Amino acid sequence: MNQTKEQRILNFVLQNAVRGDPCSVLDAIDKYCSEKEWAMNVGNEKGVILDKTVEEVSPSVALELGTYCGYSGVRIARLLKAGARLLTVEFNPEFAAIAKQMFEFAGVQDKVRLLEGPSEEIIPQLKKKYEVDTLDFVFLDHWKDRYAPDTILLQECNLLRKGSVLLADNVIIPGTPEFLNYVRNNSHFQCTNYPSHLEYMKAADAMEKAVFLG
Ligand SMILES: Cc1cc(C(=O)N2CCN(C)CC2)sc1-c1cc(O)c2nc[nH]c(=O)c2c1
Ligand SMILES: [Mg+2]
Repeated sequence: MNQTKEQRILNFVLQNAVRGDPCSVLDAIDKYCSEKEWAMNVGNEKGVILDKTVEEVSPSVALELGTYCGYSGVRIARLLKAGARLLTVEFNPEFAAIAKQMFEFAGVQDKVRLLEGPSEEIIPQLKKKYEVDTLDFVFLDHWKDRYAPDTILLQECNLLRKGSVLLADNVIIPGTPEFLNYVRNNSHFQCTNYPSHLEYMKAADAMEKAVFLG
């Protein structure tokens, strides 16, 4: 049976990275996706913006929407303090299976909980089923048309508290105009834009940070 691109990425990691070394996993994915096959990992340039935001927030409970192969999940989990955890949501079962193996190889599996299903179904379950009180950090990287409705849903489910930080990927490419309009014109959010580039490409992209003010 033909391999998928995501299986080829995982295999390259298993062959070229060091088990238990998250940075070697990130380097291997970036090497493969910049030299062999483009893939929608946040990448090393926008990844540094993600790193700095996670280090600033130092979250106890972080949520990622859009796991894909696990690149940003490894990136976030490697920075979490002892006892902190990352919940990551992926609706595509094939991607989830790849990410699960990626987390185990990187050695971050004890910090990460992979939740399979659509974000609009999982977000309302976070408090009761996954024992979340509020979220300190949310990385939005799933599907452009879900950024705004899921941001509204997070508020409706009382999952944000004063100071909760949202960081959104791809606000230029593929672009999330509805989300940008929503948070930038909402007095309950303080927004900052971080210009960058599309992963592994020269095209302009950006990340948007939106701090919930309560
Ligand atoms: C699938 C895709 C294609 C893009 C593009 O412009 N391309 C031109 C240049 N060629 C080479 C690559 C492809 S950008 C992009 C993309 C990028 C992300 O970071 C994403 N993150 C989360 N969820 C997404 O759906 C998501 C899509
Ligand atoms: Mg992205």
